[in-house]
Amino acid sequence: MSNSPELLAALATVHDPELRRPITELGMVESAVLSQGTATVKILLTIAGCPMRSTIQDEATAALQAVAGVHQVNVNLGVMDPQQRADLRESLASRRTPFSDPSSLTRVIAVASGKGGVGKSSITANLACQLASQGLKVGLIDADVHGFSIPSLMGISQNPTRVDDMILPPVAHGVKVISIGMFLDSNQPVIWRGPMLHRALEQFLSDVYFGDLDYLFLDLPPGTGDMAISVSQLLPNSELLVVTTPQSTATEVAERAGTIALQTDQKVIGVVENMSFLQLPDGTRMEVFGSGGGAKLSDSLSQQLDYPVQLLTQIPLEESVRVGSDEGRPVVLSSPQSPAAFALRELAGKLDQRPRGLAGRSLPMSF
Ligand SMILES: Nc1ncnc2c1ncn2[C@@H]1O[C@H](COP(=O)(O)OP(=O)(O)OP(=O)(O)O)[C@@H](O)[C@H]1O
Repeated sequence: MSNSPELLAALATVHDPELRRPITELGMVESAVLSQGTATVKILLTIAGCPMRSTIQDEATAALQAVAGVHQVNVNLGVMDPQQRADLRESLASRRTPFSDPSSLTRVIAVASGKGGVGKSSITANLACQLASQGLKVGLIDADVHGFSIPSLMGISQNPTRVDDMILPPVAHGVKVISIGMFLDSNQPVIWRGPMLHRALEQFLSDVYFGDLDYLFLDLPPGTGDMAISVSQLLPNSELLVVTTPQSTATEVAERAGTIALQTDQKVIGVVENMSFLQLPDGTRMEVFGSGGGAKLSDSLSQQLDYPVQLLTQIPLEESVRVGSDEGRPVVLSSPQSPAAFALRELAGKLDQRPRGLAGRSLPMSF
């Protein structure tokens, strides 16, 4: 019996949660037959232990039940054979985004800080979630090898799925996330040396299927270490966002993280001051970590880099930020009315003001 166009149209609305493309386009629908009101469908999963099998099955069942004339639905699951997987990989390979290519339309933003604990990972996770909630396609690489807190901030416990040599990143809150922590046994200490870091990042950029992205965020380790250099080499288009607290000690080290851009030829898009103040119930602001660090950093980076590096926002110290992090649901999603969420949305808006595309980019010329 031949496949039913009505059933195929319904299945085209079902997306593979990891590849985020219709299952019909991915060659996952082996058959879709309608006979006397019964829809019998066979869907091929990419791998046998696909963690998303029940999601795919449930969504396919729901889509088929909505087709006129369908009274009963049978969704059977199978697994792709090596040839089918190779075909899938090939069709996806043509869609892998070469982020380092000067013609890439993906904005790559590396979030840096001088010292740890200033909220760099929380800000990165919130920016990614906010832009994804606006319908943009967003990826996030946790390159903070010593901290890798992004999976828990994003509420991810699932490991990436491997389809042969391709790695499918877990998706959380609409963001495709990959972390070095996902490839290590928990609690096992790792001493990362420069070349290992470089290779790990290189592998993320080549083997992880991100698809087309509007934004790729990188959560850098604090300081001016090897990872920052690798990012600038492997992603020469990447821009830096520097996070500090108002405290002068944080600002001094953040300045070094920012001026690394002089050597790497990256653009610093701005400064974010986090934990700027605590709003007390009577409306007054308590400056727990002092004041002025963000403005001072913005001034000194502007001077040293010789272009304006603005203080883009000041984010208050707020319990909701910590609670959102602990619950794996960043504050822009878990407590969108809070002042911190407001400041983070404002920051995302400022970043997204700049047009994506080739305007202003230097393209390699050959004469
Ligand atoms: N504005 C804020 N208000 C309250 N808590 C915050 C705020 N920003 C961050 N935090 C909390 O501070 C802690 C450190 O934040 P985070 O892990 O984002 O810092 P980091 O700079 O990425 O640190 P590291 O580089 O060491 O991983 C977390 O518990 C986080 O929930």
